[in-house]
This record gives sequence, structure tokens and C-alpha cells, in this order.
Amino acid sequence: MKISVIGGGYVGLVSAVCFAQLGHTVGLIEIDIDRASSISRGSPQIYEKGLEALLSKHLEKSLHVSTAYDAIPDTEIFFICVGTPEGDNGHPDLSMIQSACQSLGRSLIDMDSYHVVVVKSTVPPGTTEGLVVPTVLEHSQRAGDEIGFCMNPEFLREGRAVEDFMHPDRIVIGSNDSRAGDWAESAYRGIEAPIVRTGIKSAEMIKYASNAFLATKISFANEIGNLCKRLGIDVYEVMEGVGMDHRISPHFLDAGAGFGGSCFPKDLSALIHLAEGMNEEPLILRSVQNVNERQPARMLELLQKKIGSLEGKRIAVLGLAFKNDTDDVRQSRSIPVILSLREMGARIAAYDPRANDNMKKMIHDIEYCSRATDALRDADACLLMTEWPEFGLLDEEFDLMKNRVIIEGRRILSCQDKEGICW
Ligand SMILES: NC(=O)C1=CN([C@@H]2O[C@H](COP(=O)(O)OP(=O)(O)OC[C@H]3O[C@@H](n4cnc5c(N)ncnc54)[C@H](O)[C@@H]3O)[C@@H](O)[C@H]2O)C=CC1
Ligand SMILES: O=C(O)[C@H]1O[C@H](OP(=O)(O)OP(=O)(O)OC[C@H]2O[C@@H](n3ccc(=O)[nH]c3=O)[C@H](O)[C@@H]2O)[C@H](O)[C@@H](O)[C@@H]1O
Repeated sequence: MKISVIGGGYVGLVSAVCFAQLGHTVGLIEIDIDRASSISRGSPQIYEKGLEALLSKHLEKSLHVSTAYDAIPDTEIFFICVGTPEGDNGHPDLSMIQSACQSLGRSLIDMDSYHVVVVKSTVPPGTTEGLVVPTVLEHSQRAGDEIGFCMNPEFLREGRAVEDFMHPDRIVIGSNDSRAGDWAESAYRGIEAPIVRTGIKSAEMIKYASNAFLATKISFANEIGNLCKRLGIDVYEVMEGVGMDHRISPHFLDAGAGFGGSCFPKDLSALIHLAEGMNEEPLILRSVQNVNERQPARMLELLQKKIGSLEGKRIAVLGLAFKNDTDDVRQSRSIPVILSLREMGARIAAYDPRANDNMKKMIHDIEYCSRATDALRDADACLLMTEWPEFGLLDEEFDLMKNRVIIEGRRILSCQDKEGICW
């Protein structure tokens, strides 16, 4: 098939290279000139395992990158993968969706063959039919039956995006017309996964409900973990026993610093905003959010309990990315931790294997180290914020600290000789 992917971020770029890998001819449209040119050079600005290799395999063969929409005349199916960041009051900012639909619509003027437009970005229920369909039709001046519309949410995780795209648990395709749904389904031929065909609004809601449920599992584990901490119980041992019940599953029950990233926090806010707009009280969702917002402060309470005032103390912060295997720091739990430490007068020495540069753009006035040992040297305490496997190997490196006070926000360390383990 001839596919165009609109937006070259985590979802768009990964989708584009994976569609090329599945044998399609793919055009990637990215309006940010810097992003587009680094993708065209084969070195994207985002880090994902396996992405560069696939990109260089297909670049200028079955995958072409452009900053303009006029490069898409042959396209049969469009996947919209632009950002939907949190806007005012938790409502997602849909302006990028709107402007992508305007440009896409204009590029379809004067075409007479059938096209399918698929929304892959996470959008609130009603957005595809209420915004995408009318905007594309208005700007293309085409009749409703000449363009099909689908909603196909994406479930990939950062850090393992290529793997997740190629091996999903399910592929959800929401459509109101079976021809459009069949086309969208064809794009995934070659991937072995159950296909779930739904209406468009259900597909939109499946995405929010999935993220909200995963976030709920994490906050639940954190609440139990906070209780366990007081009782001197190891919450990881508890959750291992809990997760063995197949109705619960062992995944997403790791207690610690809480969830960050560009999606759980914003999608939770969007769902809360949606509920409130309909006078439904989102009791569970608000609690999930509240528990998550308090977890970083709990780490700092524990730290103060161990070493007293933080004024002038050197604190090593290991891990800046919101999770391992990514350089993404959006909504990382290390941000509130660093900001509070700074307010309390601590001297911060931070290290992340990949995310130092991205965090520097956000917080400049702390020390960034190029190795964990540099951060740990002479530190009064260490806060471990990201589940990077390399941190799991640290042991005698902690002897460089003034005291081995280590607060683990992620259970990753295998060494036994540590004090002040958090959860
Ligand atoms: N990051 C993730 O792991 C996942 C994200 N999602 C959802 O997918 C959507 C995209 O997320 P990301 O890829 O993380 O966003 P991103 O911000 O990394 O990438 C979006 C890209 O779209 C480009 N763009 C914006 N307007 C455009 C336009 N009119 N034409 C062409 N390109 C345009 C931007 O320059 C940017 O490079 C969001 O709705 C997000 O919630 C869904 C699943 C996973
Ligand atoms: O919509 C999205 O963008 C994506 O959001 C999440 O993926 P992602 O945010 O990339 O990463 P996760 O692996 O889910 O981790 C999110 C956060 O939760 C934290 N986490 C995860 C698992 C856990 O048990 N405990 C926990 O605190 C991680 O440290 C991280 O900060 C979902 O897992 C994806 O299915 C979804 O597509």
C-alpha cells in the first residue's frame, strides 16, 4: 500500500519505519524542519532501540521524508500521528490535529480516488467525527463517501516502541464504514495480533481507558507500598504474590516514584476533564492522579528522615528520563524531585545515560555528570529515579559517597548493603 504518516515523533516515525518494514511504500511528513532533516540523514532526534537501523534500511528506498504535504499524491491511506499535548484545564490541545487535517484536506483537492484517513494520535471520544472528518472534508471539498475515516489508537511504549509496534497485544480499528476499516487493517498485514474492530468513539475510548487502567495499577501498587513501608513489609514481594493471579497479571505493579512520561499524566487529565465536563465525578481517576503526585515528595520525606536538613548537602540523582531506554524527560518524576531538592538548598549532581541533554534544556543550574560515579563521589545521599539496568550493577560505586544512603524510587539495585530503601 501507499501510506503517508503525518508527524515524525515517537509514534509517527516508528509507525513509518515499521510500515516500510512491512513492505509498504511510506511518505513521512514532518513539519519541523530540524526534525525532518535529522530523520532524512538517518539520525533522528529521538532515541529508540532498533529505530536507526530500520530507518537506514528503508530511507530513500521505501521511506521518503518531507516537510510538505505536496509530496503525497499517490497516497492511499494517511495516518495522523501529531501531538495532542495537555492544554488548559487538562483538556488536550487539538490544534495540531486541526492544522494537520487542514493541510491534509487541501492536498486532497482535485483527487478523485478513494482515500482513507486514520487518526493514530490519542484524541478524546468524539474528536475524529467532530473535528477530523469535517475539517478534512471542508478543506478537500470532497464528498463524505469519497474519503473514509478510522481511529486506530497506538499502544506502543517508549523505549521499546519498534518491538511493541511489530508485536502488539491487539490492533484496534474503529470505523463507521467497513471499507475504510478494511483498508486500515490491510496496513497491518504481516503483523500477528488480534484485530479488534469497533466504532470510532469506542476506539478513541479504548486508548484512554487502557492508559488510565495501567496508571491505576501503578498508583494502587504505590498506595499499598506506602502502607507496606510503614509495616516493614516488602511491597515487591507482596505484588509478586498478588500479580500471580491471572485476573490481575504481574505487570505495572512496580511501586516507587510514580509514573511520568508524555502520556499517562496527560491522558489521565484528559479523561478527568472529560468526566467533569459531563458532571460525572471521576473519583478513581482523581485518586490515581493524587497518589502519583505525592510519590516524589514521599521520597524526599524519607531522605530528610535519614540525613536531616538538605541545606548544602550533595545529593546524587541517578536517572533523569521518565523511564529506562529513552532520552525523554517529559513529566519525569525526577523533575519534581530536583526542583524540591533545589528549593531545600541541596547541591544536586545528576546523571542519566541518555537524558542529560534533554533535562539540561529544562533545568540548567545543577551539576550534570557523565558517569554515575562522578555523581556519587562525596554525595551525602543518592536518589535513584529511573529503572536503567546499568544502575542495577552499581554496588561498590556507592562507597564513593560520604554515606551509603540510597533512596530507591525504582526497585533496580541488587546490592544488599543499602540504607533507606524506599519501597
Ligand atoms: N509517545 C508515545 O509513546 C505514544 C504517544 N501516543 C500518542 O500519539 C500522539 C503523538 O505522540 P508523540 O509521537 O509522542 O508526539 P511527538 O510530539 O513526539 O511527535 C509529534 C510530531 O508531529 C509533528 N507535527 C505537528 N504538527 C504537524 C503537522 N501539521 N504536520 C506534520 N507534522 C506535524 C511535530 O513536529 C512532532 O515531530 C499523541 O497523541 C500521543 O498521545 C500514543 C501512544 C504512544
Ligand atoms: O499512550 C502512550 O503514550 C503509552 O503510554 C505508556 O507507555 P510509556 O509512557 O511509554 O511507558 P510505560 O512503560 O508505560 O511507563 C510509564 C511510566 O510508568 C512508570 N511505571 C511503569 C510500570 C510500573 O509498574 N510502575 C511504574 O512506576 C514508568 O517508570 C514510567 O514513568 C503505555 O504503557 C503505552 O501502552 C501507551 O501507548
